Amino acid sequence: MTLPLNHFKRALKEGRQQIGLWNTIAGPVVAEALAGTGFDWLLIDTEHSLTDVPDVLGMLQAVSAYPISPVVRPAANDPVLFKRLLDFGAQTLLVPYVQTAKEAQAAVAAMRYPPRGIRGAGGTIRANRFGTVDDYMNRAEQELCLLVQVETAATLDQIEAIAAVDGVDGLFIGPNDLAATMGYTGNPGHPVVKTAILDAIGRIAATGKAAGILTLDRDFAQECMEKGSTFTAVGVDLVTLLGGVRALARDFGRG
Ligand SMILES: O=C(O)C(=O)C[C@H](O)[C@@H](O)CO
Repeated sequence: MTLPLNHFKRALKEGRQQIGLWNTIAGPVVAEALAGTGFDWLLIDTEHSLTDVPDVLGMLQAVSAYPISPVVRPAANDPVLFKRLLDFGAQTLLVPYVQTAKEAQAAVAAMRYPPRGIRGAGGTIRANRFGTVDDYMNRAEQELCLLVQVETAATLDQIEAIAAVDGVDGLFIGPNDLAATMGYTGNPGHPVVKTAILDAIGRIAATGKAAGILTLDRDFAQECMEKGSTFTAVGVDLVTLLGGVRALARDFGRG
């Protein structure tokens, strides 16, 4: 079999806007249902959700028939988590809380097999279609994409250093954690935080690496895209679900 292409990675390299959705509801049913909604990418979140590593395999399989790019977020910058998710066939990882170039280099190493990295070598894995992708270990890296999260006030000073790390494909601004570490806990929409986010996106874009954000504010999403965000998440499944259900309850005098 041929090595599966990472269309998301190619889109970022070509500067083609990718509109995404956060998937926090575990399991293949919701993942597949969301995969058919027209978004470019789907963030399978194992950090802030009930989705755990074993769930991800079935979710990747469920979305594989749809024209959507799965992006998987491990709970930490942990090579053991990377190893399992990459073996499941994840080709793009969004890694939380990367604060320095050194931590970014560690994430890159975890994405790569020796001698360029430390990724553990499994033979019969979904990533190599159970041993049918020719020379997978020497070719895998070309179709893997590493996105790291800039999400503390201190990390804002490290953007250029992190972006300069070979193997980092994009930097994502985590608005809630950034707001909290800036002293605006629970208020990512504060003008001071928004200004910092827009400045960070512009700086990331200026490095040539891809810039990304998650915001439920449609006007701010537009501002972020105009500033240079090219992987722009605009919704969270559970937020949208509960918003619609609560509105329905109110329509019938409930809730
Ligand atoms: O800091 C953030 O905000 C993010 O990284 C995104 C959140 O973790 C996500 O769960 C949406 O709230």
